[in-house]
Amino acid sequence: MPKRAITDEVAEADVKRIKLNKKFLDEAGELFKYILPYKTKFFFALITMGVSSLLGLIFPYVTGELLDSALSGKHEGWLGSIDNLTILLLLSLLLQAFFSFFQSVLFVEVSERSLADIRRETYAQLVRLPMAFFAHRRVGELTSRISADLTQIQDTLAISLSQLLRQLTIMIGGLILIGTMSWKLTLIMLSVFPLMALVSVIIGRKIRTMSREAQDRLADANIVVEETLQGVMNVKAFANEGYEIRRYNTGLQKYISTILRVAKYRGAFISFLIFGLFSSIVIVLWSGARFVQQGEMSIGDLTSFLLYTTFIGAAMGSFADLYSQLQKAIGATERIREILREKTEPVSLEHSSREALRSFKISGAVAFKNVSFRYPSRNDVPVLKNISFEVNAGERVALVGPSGAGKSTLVSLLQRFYEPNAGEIIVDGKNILDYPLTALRNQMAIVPQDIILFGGSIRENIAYGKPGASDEEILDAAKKAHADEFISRFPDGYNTFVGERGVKLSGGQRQRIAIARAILSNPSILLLDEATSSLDSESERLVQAALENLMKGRTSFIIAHRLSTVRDVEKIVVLKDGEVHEIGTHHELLAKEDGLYKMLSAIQFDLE
Ligand SMILES: Nc1ncnc2c1ncn2[C@@H]1O[C@H](COP(=O)(O)OP(=O)(O)OP(=O)(O)O)[C@@H](O)[C@H]1O
Repeated sequence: MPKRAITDEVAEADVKRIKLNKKFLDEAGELFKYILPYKTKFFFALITMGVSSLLGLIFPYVTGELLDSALSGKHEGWLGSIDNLTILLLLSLLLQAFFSFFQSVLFVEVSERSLADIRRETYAQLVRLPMAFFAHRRVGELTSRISADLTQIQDTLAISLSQLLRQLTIMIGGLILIGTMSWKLTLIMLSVFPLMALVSVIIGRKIRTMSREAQDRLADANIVVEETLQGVMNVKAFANEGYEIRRYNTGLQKYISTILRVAKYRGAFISFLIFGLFSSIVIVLWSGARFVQQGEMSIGDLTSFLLYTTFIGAAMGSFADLYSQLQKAIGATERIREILREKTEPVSLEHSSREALRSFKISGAVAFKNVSFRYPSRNDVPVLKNISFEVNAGERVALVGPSGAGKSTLVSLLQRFYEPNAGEIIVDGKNILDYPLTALRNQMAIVPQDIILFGGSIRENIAYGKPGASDEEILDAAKKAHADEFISRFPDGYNTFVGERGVKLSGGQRQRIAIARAILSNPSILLLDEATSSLDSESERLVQAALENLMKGRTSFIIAHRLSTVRDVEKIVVLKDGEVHEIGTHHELLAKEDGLYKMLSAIQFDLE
């Protein structure tokens, strides 16, 4: 089974159902709220659907009349003529076609527009959620779940809902019509048909669950193939060919036994359809034929009756499926609403207020005061313990220490991705929690380790640091970042497309674009996460020169992995196990006998 199909199935299985209870109705009401803005169109969609469904009910009736008229040879009144009846039939089809057109267009418009609202709202919510929300969810899982949930809602709004209403109209309308034709035959029909429809739905559902189970077994078996072929060297090295063949065979056997069970159910289903369902039609036919014999019904009425019965039967049969679709859509709505209920960060979204915030400037003095922190997702592990140190405005501070010491966490706290559990972080003499969040983050820029460029032009990627920046500003930033050198050599210059489907840039080039972005945003506080992979010496020189330009006059926090790059900084904070182990300049720290920094740099110089 291809991988995609497996994920689709997972996503499909992921869409949960909700039982019919008060919660179901509440959630259905919530879903309906999204339709409200389009209520006029929705109302017309319902009307056109009702009319076209009712027009559909004319067909069996006129067919019966046509037969009666042909058989009795009577030509009484306008409706007695075969020609007129045929005209009526055609007319009803024409009208039905006319109304169906509007019904389908209107339903799609209403459902797609309301769904776009749900999508927009969900996305706007997601991007504003705090990092803590993302910390314990895998992004892939989140997006696939949301897309499965939204697709489910979309299918339901666009198709299932209108189908449900249509089938309901046909069933009720059909029952009323056959009731007036012959209530006796209607009662006979009702005593056998719903039961048959129920049994076939139950068997059908059983077959579907078992087929899915069989597909899972096959997928399990195929995983063996995939794994072993990917790691075929391992299989051979351990001489495990025989073992793997047996493992695959066991998987296949499980699949075969499940699929054979499915085959039995499927066979039973077909037999049931042939005998059960058709004999119930025979019962209705037999009773109807007797009524015709006794003169209680005409041949035409019986024909109409049987046609209506098939309509009603089909409607009844579709309810189970439609209901389960609705259940899933309600489940999906509930989960989307769970996300919508999460508390968002107080970021400001309006462009004008962002502009206003931009004119607000801080000098960039930072102090950590007894800061302790645990990640909300791992509350038992203290990551930062009682961290205190100060950085003057415009100073450079390097954060060094073994992997996992808490360097990145410290920077995350400064950006207010998380709140400290104890202590406070002071910027320009004020607790960072007292700043408007967007204003604070506007004063910071980060050059991360893994630079992700968005699908778009280089110009757009640089402008991300200051949306709406002029071409001159972008050019100036690129020059300071030593990025203009390579950008202007591309045939398309700043319009060169980068990102997943664009030009591939080297690590050093990407870093210089990120630096240009940071220069453009003109922050007071800079956060640099040094790339671990080393660049060639020319690239390294250019990136260093760009960084020098960037750091000029800004408070800079440098997460340093290579100690050689931080010799000249004003302050080095050495972290170990979430604590400040030592603080000082390069020379001060090297002078410390048994110092951690001294030891770390000795190891690194040995390696270099
Ligand atoms: N989102 C998270 N949720 C839970 N724990 C986390 C999270 N991020 C990091 N940690 C844990 O916090 C500790 C500190 O991690 P952090 O990334 O701050 O270290 P670091 O010093 O930057 O390491 P490195 O140099 O390897 O990047 C580690 O034990 C890590 O497992």
